[in-house]
Amino acid sequence: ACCSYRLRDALHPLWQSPLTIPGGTRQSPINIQWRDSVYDPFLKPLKISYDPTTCLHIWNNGYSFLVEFDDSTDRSVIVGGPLENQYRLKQFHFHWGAINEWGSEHTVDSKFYPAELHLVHWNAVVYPTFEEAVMEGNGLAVIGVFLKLGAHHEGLQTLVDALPAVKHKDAVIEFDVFDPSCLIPSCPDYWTYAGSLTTPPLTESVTWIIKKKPIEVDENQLEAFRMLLFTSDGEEEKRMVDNFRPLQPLMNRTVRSSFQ
Ligand SMILES: COc1ccc2c(ccc[n+]2C(=O)c2ccc(S(N)(=O)=O)cc2)c1
Ligand SMILES: [Zn+2]
Repeated sequence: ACCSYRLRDALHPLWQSPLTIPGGTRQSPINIQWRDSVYDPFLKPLKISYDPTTCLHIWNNGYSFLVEFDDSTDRSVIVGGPLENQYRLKQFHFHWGAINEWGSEHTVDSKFYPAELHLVHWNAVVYPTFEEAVMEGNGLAVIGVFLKLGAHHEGLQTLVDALPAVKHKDAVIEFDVFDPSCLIPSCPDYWTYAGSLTTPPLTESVTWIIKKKPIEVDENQLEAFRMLLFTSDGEEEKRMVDNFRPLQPLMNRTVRSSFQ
């Protein structure tokens, strides 16, 4: 049963598209080999300022669940770190596994976490729209935060409580006040490298900022992610699990660290 499960899973419609981008030289996710990362003393601290009232809604896009924000002004932005410009928050979402042994997209010294949070920002200083920024090398900045099994996470619970309402693909509910900074560890340490989106269109437009410290969530909270469905209401149910892309080759890239 297990192998057919994995086989069926491996043929999941999402990955029938080419797993690699022809000529891709900066694909994501990657394994972060701690000892190969290079401390860069010129990296600035990342400055995060989110306005919780810019939160709009939660929706199930058939791949993950996304919390989307009003990105028509500079009310929720990040600046500093490895970034040349200020980037606007557009959405955040997660990737997770069917079991706690895997689920994150990035790994650290080949270790998977059970889940990974992505906060997606775009360079509205240089590009007029998100869609254009998605196509440019310095268009996007994604903060990655690892989730590990541990204590109950108060801030995440408000999100978890809303998940049953977006169980099916294309379901959406209003979610009008949420401050995603409660999901970001206070420890300032991060790794950064030049990469790509990890789902189609897989464009090589992302400056990745991966927080060194994970946040802790409890088993019930991870299980709540796993009760979501890839499928629409009325279709044969497929649980939304293992929505992470396989690791990609590092090729000619260096991962920098903001810490020694
Ligand atoms: C131009 O057409 C697009 C553009 C972007 C699309 C997308 C479909 C899904 C996700 N996106 C995303 O924005 C997207 C995809 C992946 C990620 S990730 N997992 O953080 O790399 C973030 C954001 C289609
Ligand atoms: Zn993602």
